[in-house]
Amino acid sequence: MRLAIMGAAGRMGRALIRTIHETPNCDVSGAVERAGSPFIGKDAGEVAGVGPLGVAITSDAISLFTHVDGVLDFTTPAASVETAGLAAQARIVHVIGTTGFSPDDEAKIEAAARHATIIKSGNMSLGVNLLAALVEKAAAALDERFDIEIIEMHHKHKVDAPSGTALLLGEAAADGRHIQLADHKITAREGHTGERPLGAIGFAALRGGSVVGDHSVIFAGAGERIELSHRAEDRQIFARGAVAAALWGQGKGPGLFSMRNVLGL
Ligand SMILES: NC(=O)C1=CN([C@@H]2O[C@H](COP(=O)(O)OP(=O)(O)OC[C@H]3O[C@@H](n4cnc5c(N)ncnc54)[C@H](OP(=O)(O)O)[C@@H]3O)[C@@H](O)[C@H]2O)C=CC1
Ligand SMILES: O=C(O)C1=N[C@H](C(=O)O)C[C@H](O)C1
Repeated sequence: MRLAIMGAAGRMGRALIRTIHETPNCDVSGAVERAGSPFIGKDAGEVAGVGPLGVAITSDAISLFTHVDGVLDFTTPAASVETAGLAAQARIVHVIGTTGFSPDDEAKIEAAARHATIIKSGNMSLGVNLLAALVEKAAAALDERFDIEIIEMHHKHKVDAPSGTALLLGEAAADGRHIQLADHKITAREGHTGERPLGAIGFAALRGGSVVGDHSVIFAGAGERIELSHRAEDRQIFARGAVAAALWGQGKGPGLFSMRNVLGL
């Protein structure tokens, strides 16, 4: 499968190039950075530390998409929304790992998925998607006397909060309880907050150092507490999931899919 990488010089872009380089039947066939980036013209393999691949980083995604089968995209919400439109025109698989979308962005991606195969997830790892399935089960088994709180910690460069993973886990908990996350989520507490509302799903975000991604979902009842956690130690877990998603999406036809679809969870 011929794959292009958006944001090729970013933390995830470099991890993706390394993973594709090691994956049979997959090629790094294009690499994109924004216009004006100091990485334009540099060899994508050299930037990722795997040696020269003969693929120069470009800002011309439109021309590139006529020559690839799929694009892996871990960039910014604005870049991913634009890429979804271009991937839909080119009828290629679009794997979106970017987080921090607004409801308006989400609507644009859903519109693009009428023409493109889009696989989108706030977390591409097997472990987190299994955790989401477990959280859904736990939330279904424990009634709202068990307060749900989601804690995440990431490296100091992360720009969005709560993390896409925390929101994904919140959605899983809400699904388990047959409620809408938007009606029950609390993302900030300060000052005289009053008592915790029954049935709320709370979020807390920590930022610091080089943490790849830690998530815990706490079910706090009277006299007992259940905690389900995942610790990411290496970005390659996300990259491996993204490549598996692209391969799964080949020949699927248009639609918006998640990693739980890919993994059958
Ligand atoms: N779903 C998952 O499993 C995971 C999701 N993520 C998410 O992926 C995203 C990226 O994370 P990370 O790699 O750490 O971030 P980085 O900032 O390291 O990388 C993003 C890259 O995208 C580039 N970029 C920005 N705009 C464009 C554009 N218009 N066209 C092409 N490239 C562009 C940036 O360039 P420049 O710096 O010049 O702006 C940068 O090189 C985040 O939203 C993060 O939350 C991260 C890990 C796992
Ligand atoms: O920005 C990151 O680094 C990560 N982002 C994703 C998120 O927002 O959950 C996934 C992972 O936790 C790393």
